[in-house]
Amino acid sequence: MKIALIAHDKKKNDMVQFTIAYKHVLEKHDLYATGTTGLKIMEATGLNIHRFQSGPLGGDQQIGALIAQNDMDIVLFFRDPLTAQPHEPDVSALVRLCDVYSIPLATNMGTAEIIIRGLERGDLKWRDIVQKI
Ligand SMILES: O=C(CO)COP(=O)(O)O
Repeated sequence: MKIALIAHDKKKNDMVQFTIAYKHVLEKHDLYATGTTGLKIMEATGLNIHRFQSGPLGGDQQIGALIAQNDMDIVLFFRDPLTAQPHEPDVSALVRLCDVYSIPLATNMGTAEIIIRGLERGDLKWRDIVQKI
């Protein structure tokens, strides 16, 4: 499965802690991230991650492009709801595309945990079928 990992600045620590806790699951999949989030995760966990541009510089849009091509299976996007983002339209567009293509999306750690545990026990196998269509 292809998993995108994204976190706004005030949520990056949550994302790092999350990826440390679930490294044993994440390491079995293809990981993608926006620039700074990916760097922090790689430094903390040693996980191999394909990094795109930083979010404000187009990283959210690059991940959105993969979703539009049916080339992303899960998005874990820890958003900061209390800070205005200069690239808010990109953030909204990414969330919207997840809904357009029914891509499992977590916008906080609580939901991410449910998705990753579901992934671990095979709940997301339907993505394999959708990928072939
Ligand atoms: O801004 C982001 C998502 O909208 C995240 O980008 P960075 O991982 O580069 O900080």
